[in-house]
Amino acid sequence: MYADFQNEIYLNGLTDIVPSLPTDLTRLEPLAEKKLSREAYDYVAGAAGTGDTARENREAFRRHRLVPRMLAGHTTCDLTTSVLGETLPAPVLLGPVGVLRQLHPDGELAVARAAEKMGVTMVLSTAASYTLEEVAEAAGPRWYQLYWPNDRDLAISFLERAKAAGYTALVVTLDTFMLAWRPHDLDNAYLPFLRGLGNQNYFADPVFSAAAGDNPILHWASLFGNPSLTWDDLVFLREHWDGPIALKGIQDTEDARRAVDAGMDGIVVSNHGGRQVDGAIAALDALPPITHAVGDQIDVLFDSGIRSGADVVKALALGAKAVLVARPYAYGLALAGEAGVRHVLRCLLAETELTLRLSGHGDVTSPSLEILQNVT
Ligand SMILES: Cc1cc2nc3c(=O)[nH]c(=O)nc-3n(C[C@H](O)[C@H](O)[C@H](O)COP(=O)(O)O)c2cc1C
Ligand SMILES: O=C(O)C(=O)c1ccccc1
Repeated sequence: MYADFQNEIYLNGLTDIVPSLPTDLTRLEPLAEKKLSREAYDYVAGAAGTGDTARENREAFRRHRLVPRMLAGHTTCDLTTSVLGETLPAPVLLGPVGVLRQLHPDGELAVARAAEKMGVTMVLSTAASYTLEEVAEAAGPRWYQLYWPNDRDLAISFLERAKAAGYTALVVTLDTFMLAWRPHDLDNAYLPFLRGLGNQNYFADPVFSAAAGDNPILHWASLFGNPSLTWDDLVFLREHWDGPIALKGIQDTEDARRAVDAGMDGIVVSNHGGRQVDGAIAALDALPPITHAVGDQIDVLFDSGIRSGADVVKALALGAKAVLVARPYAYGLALAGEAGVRHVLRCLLAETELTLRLSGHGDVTSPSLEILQNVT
């Protein structure tokens, strides 16, 4: 899927790179800030509380250092990996981000088209601003992220629709059964959430519509979260979803063990990009003890703070099988639509490959990839 990076750059030019966009992905955010409305920008860039955990997510990447190895003799680098029973061409996925139509009129459709062209899996949010059926028409590889509503029939309907539309795996987000204290959104009166754009999958649902009455947004707000859920409820998901299931938002080793005991196929070690519990542990710091405890029993994925190929390699070195990226591609979408999302993926994948090769690795599972220093 990905031409070897050197061939790509010398023989073809670097395809998918948008010349007007920076190739250092941390520089997308200030550009997006200039382009987007205040509330749309704040919605994406914002975090819970004082932003302490969001900052700490990035600091943790600075503390962990790669130790490059020399004379390893690899002439190629194989990025292929296997996650939740699927072969992925590279250990990177597009993580779930709700309400993308706030950032670009094509929203999730543009992301799905970029995913299809790059062969990268998109994880579609329950809070998407296009329906899951519309997004499926772009025909890219796709998983479905579930915000588990507090209505069983609606949950079943979501799962059946996702299955019918070709979503192959389920990512169940556990850390957002209500929205945290988010000063950015509070100060903007929650406009991004209240415009109804993130409710398309609810509005399009026959179970939802039958009960919505004349204030569907209020009905949505009453159904969105499900704070009463416990580990025992995972049986329900197994009954209604026959594909692989990953739990997103795991930060504790004991919770990771419970996911294994519950027969889950994967977990996503994540603190939701610092958007939920301000003061929570940096996601990268949560990763090593979890992969140590359960990495051989369940697929461990990671997100929260990935901004470069070097970050991808660090997460892999700490035991993740693949990573999800969120804000960088949201900014790429805001700045250049589908082409902006492809740009972000190309930068991430090319730098991941270069970092691996220059560190002496020929593939993503090489044992020496574990060499890493924690600088405190
Ligand atoms: C604007 C925005 C919307 C998000 N919406 C969702 C969502 O609908 N479902 C979900 O599981 N996670 C959602 N997330 C969390 C991301 O999937 C991811 O866990 C988080 O942003 C960390 O990755 P990052 O540091 O690459 O942004 C959202 C994140 C952002 C920034
Ligand atoms: O903003 C978020 O982090 C998020 O997960 C979400 C939840 C509901 C609707 C849109 C986004």
